[in-house]
Amino acid sequence: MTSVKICGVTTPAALIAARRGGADHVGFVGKEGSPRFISPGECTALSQQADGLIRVGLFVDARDEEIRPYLGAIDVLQLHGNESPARAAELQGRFGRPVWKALGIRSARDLDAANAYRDVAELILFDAKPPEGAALTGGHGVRFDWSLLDGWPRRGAWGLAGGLTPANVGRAIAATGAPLVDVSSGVEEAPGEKSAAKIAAFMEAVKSL
Ligand SMILES: O=C(O)c1ccccc1NCC(=O)[C@H](O)[C@H](O)COP(=O)(O)O
Repeated sequence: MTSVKICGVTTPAALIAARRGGADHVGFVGKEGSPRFISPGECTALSQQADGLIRVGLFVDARDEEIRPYLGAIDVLQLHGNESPARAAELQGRFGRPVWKALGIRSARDLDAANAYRDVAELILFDAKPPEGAALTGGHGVRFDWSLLDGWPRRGAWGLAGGLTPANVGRAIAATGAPLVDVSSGVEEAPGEKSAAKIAAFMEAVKSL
């Protein structure tokens, strides 16, 4: 089955819904200003209920001091900003966690950026570029043209994010063959408010394929 990451989890109810639904990963957003921001203390407490789930800490051009307090609560570092391959390698070496690199996609040329991260990132996450003027680099519920991936040579581990919902995730997987899907807004009632029912529906939609 396609792996699933439920991103932007901030409450036990959402975490439990992800676990019950059979998600593989949960994401904790360590970017201040995000409606899904979770402090290191809250993240540490919540992650204790994450048994069986791989815990992904999401950071945006973060300094080492911002990441360090989360380390006890996360298994993977997801870099969702303009981190260079060198910075990704530095973080992987310094903190001993695999790195996922998110790349914003609007055109076929944007996919080329993946090549530079192939040796350092455990997984490349293709996400939509944020809308013009947006303050945050992800979590906007917008999708990119999945057919752009048709021309991308499937090398290494990768995932699909951006505007996925219970209603479209089946089509997204059928169209792209994504081995992992990542969702945040599509399983929410409002920004930062996860819906247990929508998480369950998303998981059902993936499992039914
Ligand atoms: O979720 C946020 O608020 C966020 C803030 C800053 C950078 C990235 C952020 N989220 C990334 C994600 O949750 C997902 O990996 C991805 O962007 C898909 O989000 P969505 O389109 O909302 O499903």
